[in-house]
Amino acid sequence: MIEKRQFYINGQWVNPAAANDLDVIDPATEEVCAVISLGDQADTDAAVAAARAAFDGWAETPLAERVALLRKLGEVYNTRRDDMAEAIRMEMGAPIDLARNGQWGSGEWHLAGFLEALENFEFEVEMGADRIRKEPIGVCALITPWNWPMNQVVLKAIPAMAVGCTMVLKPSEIAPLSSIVFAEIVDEAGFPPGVFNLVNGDGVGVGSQLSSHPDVDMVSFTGSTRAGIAISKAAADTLKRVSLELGGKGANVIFADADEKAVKRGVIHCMNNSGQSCNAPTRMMVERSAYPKALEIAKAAAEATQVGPTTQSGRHIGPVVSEVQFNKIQGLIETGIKEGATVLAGGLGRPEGMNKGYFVRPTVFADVTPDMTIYREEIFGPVLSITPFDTEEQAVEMANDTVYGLTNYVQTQDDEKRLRMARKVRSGMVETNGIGRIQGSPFGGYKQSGNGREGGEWGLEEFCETKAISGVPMG
Ligand SMILES: NC(=O)c1ccc[n+]([C@@H]2O[C@H](COP(=O)([O-])OP(=O)(O)OC[C@H]3O[C@@H](n4cnc5c(N)ncnc54)[C@H](O)[C@@H]3O)[C@@H](O)[C@H]2O)c1
Repeated sequence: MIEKRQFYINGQWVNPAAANDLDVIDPATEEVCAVISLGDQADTDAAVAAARAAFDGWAETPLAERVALLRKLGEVYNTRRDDMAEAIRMEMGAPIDLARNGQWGSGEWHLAGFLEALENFEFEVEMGADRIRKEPIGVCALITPWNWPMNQVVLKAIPAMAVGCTMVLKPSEIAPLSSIVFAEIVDEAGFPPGVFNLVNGDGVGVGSQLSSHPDVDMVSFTGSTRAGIAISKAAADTLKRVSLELGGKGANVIFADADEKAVKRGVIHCMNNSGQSCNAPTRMMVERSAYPKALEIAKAAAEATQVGPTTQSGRHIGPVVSEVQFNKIQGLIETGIKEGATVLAGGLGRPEGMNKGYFVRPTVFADVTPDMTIYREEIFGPVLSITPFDTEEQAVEMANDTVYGLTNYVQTQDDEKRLRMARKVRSGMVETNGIGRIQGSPFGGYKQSGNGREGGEWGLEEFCETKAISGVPMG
């Protein structure tokens, strides 16, 4: 069993101030795969103090030197692919190929996007006789979730390092192992002590200590809307910058003239990562004339979705992350049935032949109406709702009928209609016809999906303050 009780503070692996062990559970086996420590106030204070002490030096380090260290970090990241994938597989239940490709790969992809954005990022520009500067915000607390663990860490730590911030990372206590590997990578790359610090802990402990810490200038948070609200309140007394990436309940609007793969693609996308993605297209809306055919395709696609062990190679989905999530998802499936939705595929209980591990049956509900719980709540499991619509106006209204606004999806071969829809839906991202956003494109939400933008140039901006200087023109 892996024992990783230490924290990474000021360039050293150090013991926690007080013993407070937490077991990390492999969701595919329900067995303990590692033990970590939960930090306390003394650990949080030590990490924040190290980040504070390192700030001036790092902020003044020439950009070329910071970039050289980021490139080195990228090289080391590539050499640690197997360890990182194995950590992610164990801690959150991604099947090994997903862990090696999508999960590990998202880190590589975003790092490359930031390096490219840095080439054109203007830290100082002229505005008439003024000089406008982008400066690092200061000491940042990075609080991350378990579902795309390395994706989230890289989206925060890399831009923070790039612009000259120093930081304390507190990853999800459910999936801390990949962040420990990340800290080893930072260490090997040779960053100055204190630039990057890692303290493990839970939300009520290290999470809230960081959010309310007087010496933290910014909190960059990804996770649930519930925790985002708690963090905003905790940060309010010291008026920290708070950047939030929260939950979602994406609509996938499929018109009758959509390409023939649209429905199947939507089901596969929803089930990906066992449905544990904030931008999952979980509310499929289908134009009524295409509805009966869409139900047939969706049922077949869900039934074709294989569920299997995380150690096995292949494109199957793994378990959901924990017993708590498993029970929550089962409860929501039960509510869907009670509230009168039609179960097209899947349903309650584990997939046939599985009696251990938090595996959920890929489930599709048809005839879901906007008053049903499963239409409104983020389920965070492999569960799709399908609802018919009659007009474009109704589709817009239904897509926007949610507290969330992260990603919406539109499928139609009519270019004008696609753009019209994309403009009217209230979300930070709109993906159309199955085309993913490009590298460096901003990721973030409207409404209760948050207020931050991550990735590329926008992600760099998040970690900057803007300073206007008069009387010293740029020559
Ligand atoms: N918008 C995005 O970019 C994005 C990306 C991935 C996940 N998510 C969302 O994350 C959620 C799933 O992740 P989760 O279950 O790990 O979320 P969570 O909110 O329970 O936990 C996320 C992190 O916040 C910490 N935390 C919890 N309560 C806290 C508090 N009161 N103060 C400070 N920190 C606290 C946790 O320890 C963890 O590190 C889903 O809602 C999902 O939609 C959003």
